[in-house]
Amino acid sequence: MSAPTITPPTGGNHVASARRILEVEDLRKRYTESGPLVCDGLTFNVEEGEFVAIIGPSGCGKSTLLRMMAGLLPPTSGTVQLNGRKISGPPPEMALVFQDYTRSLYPWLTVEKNVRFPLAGNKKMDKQEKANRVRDALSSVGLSGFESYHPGQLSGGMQQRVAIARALAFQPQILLLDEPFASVDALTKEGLEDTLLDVRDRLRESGNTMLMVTHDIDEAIYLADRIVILSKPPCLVAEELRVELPQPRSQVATRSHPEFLRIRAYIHDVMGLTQQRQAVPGH
Ligand SMILES: Nc1ncnc2c1ncn2[C@@H]1O[C@H](COP(=O)(O)OP(=O)(O)OP(=O)(O)O)[C@@H](O)[C@H]1O
Repeated sequence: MSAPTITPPTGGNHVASARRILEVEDLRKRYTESGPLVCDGLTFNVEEGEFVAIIGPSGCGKSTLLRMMAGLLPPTSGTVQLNGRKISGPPPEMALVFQDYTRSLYPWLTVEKNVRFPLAGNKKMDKQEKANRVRDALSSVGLSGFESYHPGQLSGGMQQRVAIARALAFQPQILLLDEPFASVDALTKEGLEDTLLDVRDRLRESGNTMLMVTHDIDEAIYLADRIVILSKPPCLVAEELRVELPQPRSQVATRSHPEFLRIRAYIHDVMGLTQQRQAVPGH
């Protein structure tokens, strides 16, 4: 990868915590013994309370990485540690939100029952606590009043809010999001991004950490405190950068902020997306 020609953004505004919650160390993945290398020695850390976005070209291995971090896919070599312990299966401190909400929600259950579902098996939690968590989670994604609806009676954006509420009711220490807004229209996506930022602001004090995989550069800059850029396959970490943009973020002001535009240009450069326009004769 050629060296970027734009100065990297500096500084950082993430929560002042140096505690590493997630450590990804020299992670490699081949799906089959003779198959191609998908991830080629990924190494990076996530600190408690951070919102980290992972971006990279299509097919570079983002979802593969996320599934390894969630303990759903064993790496060929290397380790993922959560709170200093090696992950070898889905850890109880983690919750996941996937792109395809139609497959992650149970269509025959009401919104309330979908959100309560992951808590059902928790025998240490009493009924009242479960009800409180469901109520708070639905309220935080703006779905109070929709408890008795079924997913099929809701719009796509609302269904993804239910999926986010379900993850929040679980009160995970770390929330992993795999292209969570890729299946909704542009306006709904903006609303969901702001919902996620609101939730994140409320949970920030309790050290809640968010890690999102996306192919959308603007979304990564808008949401994240830090961005990990993956190279083309087999992927490794091409660059890590902090996003220093004023809080609270706003869809109009943040996206037109000079620093936003500078970071975007820099990422395009790192990912080799910057096109050199040919000079048109006579212009
Ligand atoms: N179950 C699997 N078996 C074999 N190969 C797989 C499997 N899942 C993914 N791959 C391969 O791994 C590579 C990376 O796929 P992955 O879905 O992780 O990339 P991605 O960056 O998330 O892609 P996109 O941006 O298009 O969603 C691809 O070449 C894909 O074909």
